[in-house]
Amino acid sequence: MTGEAIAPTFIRVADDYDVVIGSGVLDRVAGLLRDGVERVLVVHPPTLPGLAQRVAGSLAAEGYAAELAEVPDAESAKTSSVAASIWAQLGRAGFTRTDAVVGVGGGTVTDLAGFVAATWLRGVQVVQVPTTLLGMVDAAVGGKTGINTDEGKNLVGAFHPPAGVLCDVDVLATLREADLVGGMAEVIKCGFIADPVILDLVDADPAAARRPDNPRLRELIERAIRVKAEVVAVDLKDNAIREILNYGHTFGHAIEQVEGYTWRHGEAVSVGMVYVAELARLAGHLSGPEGEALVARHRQVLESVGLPTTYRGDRWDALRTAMRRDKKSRGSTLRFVVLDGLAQPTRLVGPSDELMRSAYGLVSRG
Ligand SMILES: NC(=O)c1ccc[n+]([C@@H]2O[C@H](COP(=O)([O-])OP(=O)(O)OC[C@H]3O[C@@H](n4cnc5c(N)ncnc54)[C@H](O)[C@@H]3O)[C@@H](O)[C@H]2O)c1
Ligand SMILES: O=C(O)C(=O)C[C@@H](O)[C@H](O)[C@H](O)COP(=O)(O)O
Ligand SMILES: [Zn+2]
Repeated sequence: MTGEAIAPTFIRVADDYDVVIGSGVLDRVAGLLRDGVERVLVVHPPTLPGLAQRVAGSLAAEGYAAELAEVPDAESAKTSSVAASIWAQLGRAGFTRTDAVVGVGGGTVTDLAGFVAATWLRGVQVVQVPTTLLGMVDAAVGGKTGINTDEGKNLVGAFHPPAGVLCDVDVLATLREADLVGGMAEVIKCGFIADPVILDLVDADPAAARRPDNPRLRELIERAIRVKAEVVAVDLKDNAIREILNYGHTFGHAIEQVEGYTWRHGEAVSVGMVYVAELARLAGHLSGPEGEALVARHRQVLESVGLPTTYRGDRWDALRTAMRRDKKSRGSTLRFVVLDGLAQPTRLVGPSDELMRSAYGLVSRG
């Protein structure tokens, strides 16, 4: 997917900011900053010092005072102590309300950078430069930011839309295959909840979905971003339709927490989507041969790209406790995003423990 001379695509979100998708566009970050910025903090993981330097260099060339903040890798970045270390850096460097944060990295970095920007001086602008597939199609778009606590995933955060999002698909060339595949889970999620063409594109060449040179990758990225953009434009604060983007996440986030964040987010969401498809079938939302076929399609498409669809069978109590902290819960009532059919999301409110446990049995192995 590198070296293409295809013009960048601009996807406008909520009539407010652009997601720019292209090849060779990494140096355009300055163009996404709004007026008045003097200082920029570029937050990045330890795996990407070169990319972060390049972004900072492009900003310096445009006259900004850019400095770097390296944070721990992956989920270890999403902690209150890491956020506090960045607040300290911003304070020492004298960042004002008109200055900016840039997140260069995967979804963990864009979640953290967005949260720091949302909270510093009660809100400064953030430009997101996602460098993983998952970051491009999901985490960097839509303004959901956050960090974890010991009690669970993303329990502290804020809604803080970015000033812009820059997706340079060339950077995906260095991504580990497992991380590309993890991102494919969120792409496939968009297929099940809203855009079935995504599922057809994956089905057409599942092996290619594991490679950054997949000729269909750009279309998959753009389709998934359009799904997300349309949803967040009408429900930024997750009060209604935005919940559909949480398909598979109630069980998925529980796996992540129970496994101490040793599972990739996308892998956990993959199992979570099969879990919730089975739950929907047991609850009568997916019924008859068509319902059975849709549940089977979850396993088929996810497994075809190498995503997991089962989880160990001896963790029910811990999973149930973790699921209760899901943000879709209301009081003691658990709520799940389920499908009534392909691209027909709805909610399942307060399923019995027996039903939830039965669905667990259907995704358990060993
Ligand atoms: N805010 C949202 O709406 C939203 C949506 C989806 C997911 N998320 C969050 O995103 C996180 C997962 O993001 P992720 O899957 O990108 O994981 P990640 O940020 O941990 O990145 C995965 C790995 O890839 C490395 N990496 C990143 N870019 C690279 C590149 N170009 N080349 C080589 N290596 C690279 C990282 O250093 C890391 O080791 C989770 O915390 C999840 O909760 C948030
Ligand atoms: O943007 C959203 O809304 C989503 O739910 C997208 C999810 O893929 C993402 O993992 C999100 O961070 C989960 O949010 P949470 O509210 O369940 O923490
Ligand atoms: Zn997710």
